[in-house]
Amino acid sequence: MKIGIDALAFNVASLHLPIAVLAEKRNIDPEKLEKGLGLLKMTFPDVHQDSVVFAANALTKLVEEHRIDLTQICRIYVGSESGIDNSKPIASYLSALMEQKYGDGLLQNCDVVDFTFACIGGVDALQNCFDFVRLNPDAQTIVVTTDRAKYDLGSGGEYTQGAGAVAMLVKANPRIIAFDTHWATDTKGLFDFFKPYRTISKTEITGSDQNPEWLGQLEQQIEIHKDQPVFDGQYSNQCYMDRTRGAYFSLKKQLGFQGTLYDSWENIIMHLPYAFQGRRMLSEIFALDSDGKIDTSDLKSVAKSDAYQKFVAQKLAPAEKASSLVGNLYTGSIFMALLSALSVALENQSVLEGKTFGFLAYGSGSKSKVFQGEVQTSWREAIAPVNLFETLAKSQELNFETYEKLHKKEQQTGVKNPKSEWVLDRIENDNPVLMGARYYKWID
Ligand SMILES: CC(=O)SCCNC(=O)CCNC(=O)[C@H](O)C(C)(C)COP(=O)(O)OP(=O)(O)OC[C@H]1O[C@@H](n2cnc3c(N)ncnc32)[C@H](O)[C@@H]1OP(=O)(O)O
Repeated sequence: MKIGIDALAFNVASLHLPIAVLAEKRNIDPEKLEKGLGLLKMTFPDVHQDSVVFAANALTKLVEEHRIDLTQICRIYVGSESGIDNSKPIASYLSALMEQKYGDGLLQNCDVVDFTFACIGGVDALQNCFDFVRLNPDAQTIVVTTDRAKYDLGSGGEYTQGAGAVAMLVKANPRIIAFDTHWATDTKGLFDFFKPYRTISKTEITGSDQNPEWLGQLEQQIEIHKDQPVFDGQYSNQCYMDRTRGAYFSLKKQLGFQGTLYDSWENIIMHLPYAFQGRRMLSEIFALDSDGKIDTSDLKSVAKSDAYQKFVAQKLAPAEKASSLVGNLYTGSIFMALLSALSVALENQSVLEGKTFGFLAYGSGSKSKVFQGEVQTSWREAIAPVNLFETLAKSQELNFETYEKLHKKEQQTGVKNPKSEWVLDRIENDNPVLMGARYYKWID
């Protein structure tokens, strides 16, 4: 039985800052960001957008574009590291919003839950739904990834920000891609990137955490959970390489594959926290799995070689195109990379039917999963409604001053008027038994 992704939809933050503007303001060589890391634009949320809004918008698009009957959906599983509540999952908000729009009780028998493991939570949710459909071949399930990658102003992560969601229908006999049953995992509990609760004094609260609405009411010592992570960028790169290498060779062993595994992959779909992460991290696997044809002792030379550049252009570049225009979507990045590769192939009228894609997922903390899937015959018609690059081209450009105000939560009114989308309406601040509850509404 073939099981995999039947349909895809996405929603990213409606605003963006050109990377060249950020580079100029931060005194960084724009060529480093554009040609070194592959960054062109960084999406940024408006005042009424959060991880629930992106997820609900992507899910609504999926439902409408593919005329999904919600009563037939057994599961809505969410991957996210941008939860807005320690108890109530984003999936619970989503079921309420879908019933608000399409009818009360429609999802009464649907299982909903969130998965959190940094950027790999969406892949965990996908694997879980994949296994569920194997046991229940008639079941239809939905996976939604949603995140906001936010870093401190002026930090080394600032230029890798982004925000948005990808939703996908996972079922038997999928139109887009069917996954192999072999999934390899490599795990090690590390601190390369995390978002801990921290006890800090009131005077330590600076910059974007100075939200005037709640700061005045605080005790001297408080425990806060910042959106921005604690991270060591170069160490996280090393962890990324170590885990993906481990999972890649574990998959090769599981498959009993003779020869060079990546040669059998038409495209390689990786977790892309920024567009060129994959090409910067993969040279080691490229050399190690080349049957001794490539010298592994000098990876810088491998990365610069003609053979590697050709490999990147053929197998990685199509998946990078959207990332350059969007930025980091954390859990959604690997699925945006898939959408990008498929959309580029659609534009180029490439033949993908029957071709294998390799997937290298990574989540800090740290875990990698490597797996593969075969593109199905109806991928074109299933992907056509997405209009990925046309939609991204409509993003509204921010000026630098407004970007900083949004980042510091000083912007009170929305920058762009919402249309045909979900928005955060209000957060309860009076009623003690509903304190902090978030309310969303659909704007026609
Ligand atoms: C969250 C996760 O998924 S974990 C994995 C990634 N980690 C993150 O995303 C955490 C947040 N981000 C960060 O920490 C940082 O932004 C990082 C790690 C992504 C990048 O770190 P930086 O120190 O800014 O950049 P770094 O020095 O690593 O790389 C710059 C690249 O640009 C290249 N470069 C520099 N100047 C130029 C130029 N003028 N023209 C062309 N290329 C240039 C460099 O050679 C280098 O590429 P190479 O190593 O492939 O040769």
